[in-house]
Amino acid sequence: MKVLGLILAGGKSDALGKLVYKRASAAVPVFGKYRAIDFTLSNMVNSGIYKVGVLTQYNPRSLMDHLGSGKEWDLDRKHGGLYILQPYLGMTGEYWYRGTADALFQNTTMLRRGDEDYVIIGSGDHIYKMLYNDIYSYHFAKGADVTLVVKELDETYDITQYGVVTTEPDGRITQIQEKVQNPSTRKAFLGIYFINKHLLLELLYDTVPAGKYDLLLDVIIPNLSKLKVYAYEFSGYWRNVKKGIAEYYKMNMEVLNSPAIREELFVKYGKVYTKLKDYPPAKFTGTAKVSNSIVADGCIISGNVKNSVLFKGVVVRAGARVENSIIMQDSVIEEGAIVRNAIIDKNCVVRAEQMLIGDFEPVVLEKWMVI
Ligand SMILES: Nc1ncnc2c1ncn2[C@@H]1O[C@H](COP(=O)(O)OP(=O)(O)O[C@H]2O[C@H](CO)[C@@H](O)[C@H](O)[C@H]2O)[C@@H](O)[C@H]1O
Repeated sequence: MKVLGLILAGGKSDALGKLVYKRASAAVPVFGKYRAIDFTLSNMVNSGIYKVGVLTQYNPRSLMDHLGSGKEWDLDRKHGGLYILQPYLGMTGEYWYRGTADALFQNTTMLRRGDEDYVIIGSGDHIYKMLYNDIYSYHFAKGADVTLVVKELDETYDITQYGVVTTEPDGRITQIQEKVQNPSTRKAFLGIYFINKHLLLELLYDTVPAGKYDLLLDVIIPNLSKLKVYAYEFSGYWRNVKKGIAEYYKMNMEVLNSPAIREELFVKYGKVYTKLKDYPPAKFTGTAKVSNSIVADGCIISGNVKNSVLFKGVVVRAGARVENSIIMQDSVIEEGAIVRNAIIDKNCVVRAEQMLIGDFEPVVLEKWMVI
């Protein structure tokens, strides 16, 4: 069976504020060396899917730069490989993608031309590790038309931000409540669809030309009684970068503090591939004091660093203190500065003796800022 991978990576996320002024949410840097999309992309190739389309739209530059030819994921191939599917204007009828179903509809040529029978659709801004093969077995065992991946979300998630499903005992979905205030369950849809390609094409042709553009709201939900839509339950770690600064901060701290989550994300279900940069190894000078932190290549640490995630090339000078913070690539914390509960984007400078301290939510310093 051949499966085509499609990654939705074009949405805008107001909740991420300054972190997405100049990048797509799928390109947001995470855990010291990755971009969010590395996880879904790695899941695809680790599951044996070597033809992957990435549907980009909003702020695509850094995302495209990161993806390049796809070679880091072994997707620079003559047959299959990586396809960047950016919206474009043509002679007639092309638009900016008006929603997730429209994004797929505008790429039906790719869907029609390929020799794959099935499509797995994921999102570029989700952090999880999964081998998709188990979904296929479940799908065929149930005789499903569509399989949606779901997970029981605990109280650390704002459930009103997600679609939740009601199922029959055998897993068939009878109702989906999309982002409601008091949902009747906490079994959330994780944005992963598995569907026969020809059925998907049929559904898209029935829906998008009629002016309906969302894959879940306009394609799946109205067809719940007609189609056999089943819920495949995932119990592993899953977070969505797009849900905001607090969520982004939380997931970085969870990876920092939980050996079990690190084992699950980076070891148990295959590697996470990413674009490599040739920085020299990290260096800790004689005055450095570092505890419980991720420190990437190229960092030079002379100050105090505690409970923090430092991306490549970060410099922390003598006497500076960095605590409970995320500092992105090539930023510099000068002598005696204090950074606490903060997210500092790339190429920023916190000048000597300055303070940057977050309160209830981490304070965010946008790219190229000097304070
Ligand atoms: N025009 C466009 N072109 C290309 N890509 C686009 C796009 N618009 C959005 N995307 C991308 O598609 C994915 C899904 O976007 P949505 O806006 O539908 O997500 P949301 O998280 O709000 O809800 C959905 O995902 C959550 C899980 O995160 C479910 O719980 C919920 O039911 C479901 O609606 C994201 O990765 C986004 O970047």
